[in-house]
Amino acid sequence: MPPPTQIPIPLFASTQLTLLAEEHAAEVSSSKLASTAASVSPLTRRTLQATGYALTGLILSQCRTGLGGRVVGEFAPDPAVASDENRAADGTPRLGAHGIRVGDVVRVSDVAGTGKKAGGKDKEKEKDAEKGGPEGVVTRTGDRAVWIAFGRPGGGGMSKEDDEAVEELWGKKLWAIKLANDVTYRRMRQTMEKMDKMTETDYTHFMRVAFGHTTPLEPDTEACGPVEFIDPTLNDSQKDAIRFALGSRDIALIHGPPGTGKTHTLIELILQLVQRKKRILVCGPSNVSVDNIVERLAPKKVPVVRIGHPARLLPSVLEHSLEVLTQTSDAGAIVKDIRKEIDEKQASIRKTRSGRERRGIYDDLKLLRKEFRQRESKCVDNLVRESSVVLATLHGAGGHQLKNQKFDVVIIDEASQALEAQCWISLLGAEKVVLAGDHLQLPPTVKSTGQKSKDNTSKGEKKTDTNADIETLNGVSLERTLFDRLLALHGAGIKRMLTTQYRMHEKIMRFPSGELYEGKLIASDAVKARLLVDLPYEVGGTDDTQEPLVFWDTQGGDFPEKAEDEISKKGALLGDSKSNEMEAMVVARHVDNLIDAGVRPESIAVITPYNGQLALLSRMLREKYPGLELGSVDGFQGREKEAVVVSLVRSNAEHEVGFLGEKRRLNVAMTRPKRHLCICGDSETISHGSSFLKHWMEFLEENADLRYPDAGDLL
Ligand SMILES: Nc1ncnc2c1ncn2[C@@H]1O[C@H](COP(=O)(O)OP(=O)(O)OP(=O)(O)O)[C@@H](O)[C@H]1O
Repeated sequence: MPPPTQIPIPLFASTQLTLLAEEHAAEVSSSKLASTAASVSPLTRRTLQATGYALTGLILSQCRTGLGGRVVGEFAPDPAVASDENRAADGTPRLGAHGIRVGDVVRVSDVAGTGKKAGGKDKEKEKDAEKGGPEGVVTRTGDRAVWIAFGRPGGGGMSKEDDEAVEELWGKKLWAIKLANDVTYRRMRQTMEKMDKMTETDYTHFMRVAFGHTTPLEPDTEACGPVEFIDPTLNDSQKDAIRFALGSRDIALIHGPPGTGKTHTLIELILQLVQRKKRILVCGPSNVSVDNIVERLAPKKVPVVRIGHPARLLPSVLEHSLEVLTQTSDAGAIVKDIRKEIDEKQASIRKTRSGRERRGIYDDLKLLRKEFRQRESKCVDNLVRESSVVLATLHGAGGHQLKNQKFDVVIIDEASQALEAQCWISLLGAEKVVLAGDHLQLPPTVKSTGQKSKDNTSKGEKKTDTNADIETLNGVSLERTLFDRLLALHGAGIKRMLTTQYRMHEKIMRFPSGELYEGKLIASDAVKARLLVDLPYEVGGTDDTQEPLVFWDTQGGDFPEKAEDEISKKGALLGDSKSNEMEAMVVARHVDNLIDAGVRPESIAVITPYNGQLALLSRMLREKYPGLELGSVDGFQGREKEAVVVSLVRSNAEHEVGFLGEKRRLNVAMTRPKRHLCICGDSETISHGSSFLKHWMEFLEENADLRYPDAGDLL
């Protein structure tokens, strides 16, 4: 008899494929503008630029061969169309305001249309013409130019078609549009398709554990030998987690509540594994999560290789990037000559008038690139093979560079921020896996409505067919993370929790610890009594700066919420949001008081779960205090500030709390501050939302410095 929680792997994979397709469709429809971008009017182009999606009025001013043999184009403002306001005093044109950023994937097109018409026979060219221009990643932006490395991330560098398409851009009036980056989706789909086709004999032990076909093996603490910790500052829960992860034979979860040094612990774990001659693949859902580890690991003198498009990496980790190493390391010498040859050929195209000669050069370039790729791939293989630690994003782990690589351990940081399908890209061949995360903070954002968990929707929940399937799959959904699912499947025995936190004042920590972390969190001595008045710069002692926890309770009906149809500035309808103007005034008053006492705006964040309220607060505070950080709760996950003011918004006679009912969201909101947390909200409405909210309101009434704003006073 199989255990009751056993999940058939093909069923899991096919359900994920359906859910992923729905999610992709939802994403594509929200960036629809980009997909129809081939034939747009000048007005639409300008609107797209104003809303951060495009950059228009460009010409190609230079080309050179950059990292990985990619052509890097420099795009300057077209002097013929630059307006007066977009010119320097000496008349040189500048790029207007735009939202194109380093790391964005863009397509560069001729404003006059989609470029050449392709013959019906040539399917590839036809597709190219439909696409409307070559695609690449922005590597630099400046006042007078943007630089784009052609070849999509994950696309394996430049192709002959890319070469020709870039050449086509010379002398044309151009514009660049931001594209949805669908590499992650593609890789997840490929992985699920692979899983769907696997048979019993293909399954690794780890896969069988992950789907409940077997139970995890007992950790082997003896095999890893005595542990001599390298970092003397590690606390006991961190040491315990490291010992556990070293001894585990298939799965270890490191549960890191806010501020408990999850990454700190992973660094030591990696060093310990390296000492034991293990090869490790370290992944995270975002480039920043991976770079964060590279930055901390690099000073430890461990040979590391970071895989990923250089334009998307932090400058501080570039020297460890695979593409840079292929140029700078000894192994990279074999690709150097050929790069030079490609450059020379490329330059000769522009001097050639005859079409036949040009075609000849393109053919040569194609051969040279092929040779380049072969040599590069050999060099890449050597570099990766010689590195004990390889780091990549989860989707990056699905690239050709890691195709035949075996690792002893796969570590995923921020695992509770990654979709399960995304994790499997790095896990198909894994024998031993360490996941670090906190399933009690927010999971990754999911757009398609069929996927949302009940708590996360502001409206009533309708049961869809997908939900029904999910039930038969023991809670597998897109939003349910691998971390969470494994914990539910195998119980707390597979995890170790870090318990000392290095962020919050003890009073700020007390409620989340008691309600969500079994009362196990301990505030480290260095932080447990820190107040704003103790900041290392001059701050006056006031009721606010000497108090870690303030609650402005707006109960009584004078601070009602307002529903608004929110049209975002991007022109897409985001659904109804809520705002609360009177409450926003309380927030603004509190911020004024903190700043009057000497707290710097840069030390304060104002966060709210509702975009409607965020817009309102931005209008009230952004110009007045440019350094103040304003954001959504979801967007602030992973961040911290000395003082955080939270605007809860909901205040209505029906006691509806919408997505405040999601305790993981509130957990994120209340665990961001170090020294001061101020909550603004209506205890009457909120305490009716859930037992968690009721407990919270009771806690605040008993423990916070309780204040009742006077509506008349604010107006
Ligand atoms: N044992 C320790 N002794 C002293 N400080 C520590 C210790 N462990 C972690 N810290 C400090 O705690 C802070 C948080 O650590 P880290 O960035 O590793 O945490 P994290 O859990 O990954 O973060 P997050 O809460 O954002 O997920 C850092 O400033 C780190 O230096």
